[in-house]
Amino acid sequence: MKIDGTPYRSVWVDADGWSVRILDQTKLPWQLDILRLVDERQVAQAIRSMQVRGAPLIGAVAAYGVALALRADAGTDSLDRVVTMLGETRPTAINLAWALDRMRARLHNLPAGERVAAAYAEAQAIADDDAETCRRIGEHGLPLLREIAARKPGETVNVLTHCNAGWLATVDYGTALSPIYQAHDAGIPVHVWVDETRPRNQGAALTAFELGKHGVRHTVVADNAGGHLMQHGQVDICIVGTDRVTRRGDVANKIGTYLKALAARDNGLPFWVALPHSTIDWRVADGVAEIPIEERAEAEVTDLTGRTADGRLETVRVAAEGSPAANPAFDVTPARLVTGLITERGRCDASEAGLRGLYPEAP
Ligand SMILES: CSC[C@@H](O)[C@@H](O)C(=O)COP(=O)(O)O
Repeated sequence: MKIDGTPYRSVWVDADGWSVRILDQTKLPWQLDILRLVDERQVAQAIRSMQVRGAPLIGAVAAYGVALALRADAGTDSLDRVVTMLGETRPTAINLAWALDRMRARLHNLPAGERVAAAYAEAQAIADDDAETCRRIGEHGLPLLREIAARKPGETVNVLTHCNAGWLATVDYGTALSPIYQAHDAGIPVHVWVDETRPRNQGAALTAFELGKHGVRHTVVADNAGGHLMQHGQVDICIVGTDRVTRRGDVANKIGTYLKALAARDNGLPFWVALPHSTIDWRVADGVAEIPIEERAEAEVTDLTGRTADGRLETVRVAAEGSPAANPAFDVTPARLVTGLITERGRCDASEAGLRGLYPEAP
């Protein structure tokens, strides 16, 4: 996707042929800082601090982290160590474990001398696969927006989304935002209600930034506004991304997603979830009981970071001094509240039968 006319992916290999470049998402939308990662420790830190975030993207960046580690030591112990270390950086998004498992499977039986080149090739394949997968998710989600547009000719199609499931959360195009970009490009009048997504504001900072750069009409709303907008006919459809989908179709996504699904159900509105194959965890059935939910620092809740009038980034405390805070970063929306899943292979019910219909080769 483009920023001011320049095409970007959210991760790429530098012109030096080995170091890894990312956009520092903790600085967006205020600054476009491109970081250079040179070893696996920097990759782990970038994932933990959320300089890179979003389920598919952390998988792709971790894959490059394996390649960086093998440059220093291509032995089997080193491979096992880096896979374990990077796998512990964030617990909820299954794409991280998926990408690391794929790297280990590809590299384990190779002679050490062949591992570095093979690791870069596999990481590149993961990144390219994610970009193409997300483009196809857009193709399969587009008809949903077309159908709404056809029902109300000349009127705007209003989509509500939560967090950031755009190109910044993937390698390119995004998941939930991919159909929206395709609809916009096809001339469908689309407008997006962007949940600010406290505590880290991925909606206000990242989704709004992306949509704005692509020229998609959007409005940032407080997280609590969605139910009201739905009650007053101002939302046609909700589309969100996900960090892990169980084989029964339960969906883990950014904290607050579950409440939007409840509000959508109460208002008879469709609630769709967009995902790549790498987000399905076939080993897990019950999302509420089995998906580990990341607990992050209290300061993300008690403090806010923004830009001052004179252009400085500043963090201020918004919670009462001394009050403790809890910060569960994700929640699980049960499959019964999900209208359907949008994947690179098509759309399906949020159910085991639905998913297996699209992925018959699954374990
Ligand atoms: C296409 S990304 C889908 C999800 O990863 C996204 O909605 C999300 O919850 C991201 O959480 P984050 O904590 O910002 O990594």
